[in-house]
Amino acid sequence: MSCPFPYDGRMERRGSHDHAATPDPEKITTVAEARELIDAVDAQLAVLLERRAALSAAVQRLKPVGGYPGRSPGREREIVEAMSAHAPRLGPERLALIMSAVIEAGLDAAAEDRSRA
Ligand SMILES: C=C(O[C@@H]1C=C(C(=O)O)C=C[C@H]1O)C(=O)O
Repeated sequence: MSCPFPYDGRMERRGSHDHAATPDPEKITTVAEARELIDAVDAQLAVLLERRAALSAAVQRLKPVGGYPGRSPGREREIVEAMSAHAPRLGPERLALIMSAVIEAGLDAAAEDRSRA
């Protein structure tokens, strides 16, 4: 069974693969293998989404008009543009949809926090 992650010749250990890189989907041979790799990515995603929501809550607290009324389409476009360089398979339109949901969820969590305080 070959490793679906790219071989990185620059890595210290001989024969090591870069598991932080994007795997080649053609090299994944079973559903179980793909699901195991997806679960590992999702665990990382959850940590990153939680971290991002906390940072967005900080902006909501510091911004003169925070929360939903302070939503900034220009800033959101910049975020998507910067991210799309790292996500060519998804592309800017899909990323915009994803990030809109992520941002909305962060604003919602921040509003819930404030209403509890
Ligand atoms: C965090 C901000 O407020 C809102 C939330 C954003 C986010 O979660 O990244 C981005 C823009 C705004 O819609 C901000 O203005 O930077």
